[in-house]
Amino acid sequence: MAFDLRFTKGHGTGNDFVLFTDPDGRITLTPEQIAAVCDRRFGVGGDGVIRAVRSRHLPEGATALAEDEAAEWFMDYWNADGTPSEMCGNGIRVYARFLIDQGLAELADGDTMTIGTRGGVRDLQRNLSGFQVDLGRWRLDGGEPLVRAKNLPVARPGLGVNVGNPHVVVALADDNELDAADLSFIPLLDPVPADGANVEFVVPADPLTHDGIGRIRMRVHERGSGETLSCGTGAAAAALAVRHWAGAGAPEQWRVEVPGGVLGVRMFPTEDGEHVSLSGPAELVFDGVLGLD
Ligand SMILES: N[C@@H](CCC[C@H](N)C(=O)O)C(=O)O
Repeated sequence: MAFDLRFTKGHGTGNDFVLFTDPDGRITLTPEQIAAVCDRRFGVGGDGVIRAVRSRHLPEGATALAEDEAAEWFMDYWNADGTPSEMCGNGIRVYARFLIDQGLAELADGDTMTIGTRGGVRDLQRNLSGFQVDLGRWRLDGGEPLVRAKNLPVARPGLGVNVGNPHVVVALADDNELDAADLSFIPLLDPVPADGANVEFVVPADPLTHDGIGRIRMRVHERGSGETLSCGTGAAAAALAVRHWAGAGAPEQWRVEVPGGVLGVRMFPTEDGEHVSLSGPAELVFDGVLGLD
């Protein structure tokens, strides 16, 4: 049945999303409809779609995803090809801004907003760059797949890092190599991780730190969306991987430069293990209505 979708277009460091509200959980977009919405020529265009649904209106069995009663809202995130993802670090900041803009949530300075995601419940605060989100506990995936990308002369070892969703981080020799990589093709991973992966290509700065803050340049090929201008969870995975490679004495705070801007990453101890947080801007660009079949 054809219907009109009222949406808002937003982005975080150029990673762009089509957001819409569905408070009572009445709208189910098919993967084909999501791909049509994200099409940059025939649709609105975006790296993903975010549906704002109240956690209590998730289908039965999915409520565990928002088990914390404070998570009134759930971020239902879909990649541009219509596949779901557990988490989106840029998307969740834009989502918080969208909820506030729609009058569906409030967030005063110093307060915390809790949001449900497929990767678990996440806390956000406002900060100077926009919003900061605690991505929770991270882990090395144990995999070190070889990574090949077009225009990179040899295969490189990657490091599997999970920050709610799966990533493989690859270090390149210098900025020239980073600029030359053709990420319009899907990087080849050997072995292929069971759930696929977002692949981050990084060049740590030399010297690595400035004023105690680690610095990295990064480009990314996202699972389900292709090359994007930024990936928030990818920036966190990149900082965790570079810290891992750098060894003892490496910083806990990082500045990650992506084609769409700059993101901040910080690692910090908590009672349930080390967490990683992500900071960056969240922008809403325009509203519209799209007819969908
Ligand atoms: N761009 C996002 C990540 C979006 C999901 C990703 N493509 C996946 O499939 O895991 C971010 O900012 O983290």
